[in-house]
Amino acid sequence: MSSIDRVRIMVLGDSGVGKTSFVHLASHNEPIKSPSWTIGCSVEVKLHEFKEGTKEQKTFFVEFWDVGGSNNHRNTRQVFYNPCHGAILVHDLTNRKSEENLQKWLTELLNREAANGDANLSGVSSDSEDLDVENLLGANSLMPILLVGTKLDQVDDKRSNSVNKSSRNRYNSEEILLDCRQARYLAAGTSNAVKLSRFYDKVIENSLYDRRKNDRFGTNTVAPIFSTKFYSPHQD
Ligand SMILES: Nc1nc2c(ncn2[C@@H]2O[C@H](COP(=O)(O)OP(=O)(O)OP(=O)(O)O)[C@@H](O)[C@H]2O)c(=O)[nH]1
Repeated sequence: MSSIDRVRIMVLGDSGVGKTSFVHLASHNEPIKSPSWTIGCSVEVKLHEFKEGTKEQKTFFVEFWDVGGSNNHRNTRQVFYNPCHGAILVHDLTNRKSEENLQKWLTELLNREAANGDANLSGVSSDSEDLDVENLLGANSLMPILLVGTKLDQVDDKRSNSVNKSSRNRYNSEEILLDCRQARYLAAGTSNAVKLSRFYDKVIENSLYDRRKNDRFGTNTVAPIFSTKFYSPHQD
């Protein structure tokens, strides 16, 4: 039996925005019953058909690396950021600050990539706090980003009209708005499910690009890890 390749997606956002709830729904097609507070990092895996329906169709494992959103884990979670083939940025639609903070999350991730010498991020200082994310993503980076807005059920009607209209955003990515406790938001055939599938395809393309680059330059790749949980030695 041939082995199945895998890709890693980092799932980032403030504590309590719904990262674990979203990942569970995306990987199991049903809502999580009682999400627990993520300490360190938790990994979920799902199978995805890359370029389904074409001659290039191939099965991949998609790994969701859900890192705890607490600031206390800032240093420990950096070890999980490499390799990274795509990122899901999660914010709570009822909490504007959580959306503003996504830039910080992406900066933390991209700084880590830069520190690891990713050619796409050349010129980025590894300790820079003020990374120009829009510029960087717009011109140079191939890393696919998906924006996820949770707790749509708690947004009042007036705001709901305006949030529903947003599709393109500053990260130039697609966006999914949902209630993570309702399976219908990611049900097969919905526009959200199509967006997710397209996003996984882009992530896989990015990993294939990485692999070709590594083969050419002989860079080491990190051993893959299966569905498991990692715990930080420091709890809050
Ligand atoms: N009403 C509503 N509640 C949600 C939604 N998504 C998540 N929640 C709730 O928000 C709380 C936090 O959700 P989690 O999925 O644990 O959030 P997290 O981002 O993983 O949090 P950390 O583990 O602290 O990083 C839980 O009580 C969830 O049930 C949603 O779309 N609607």
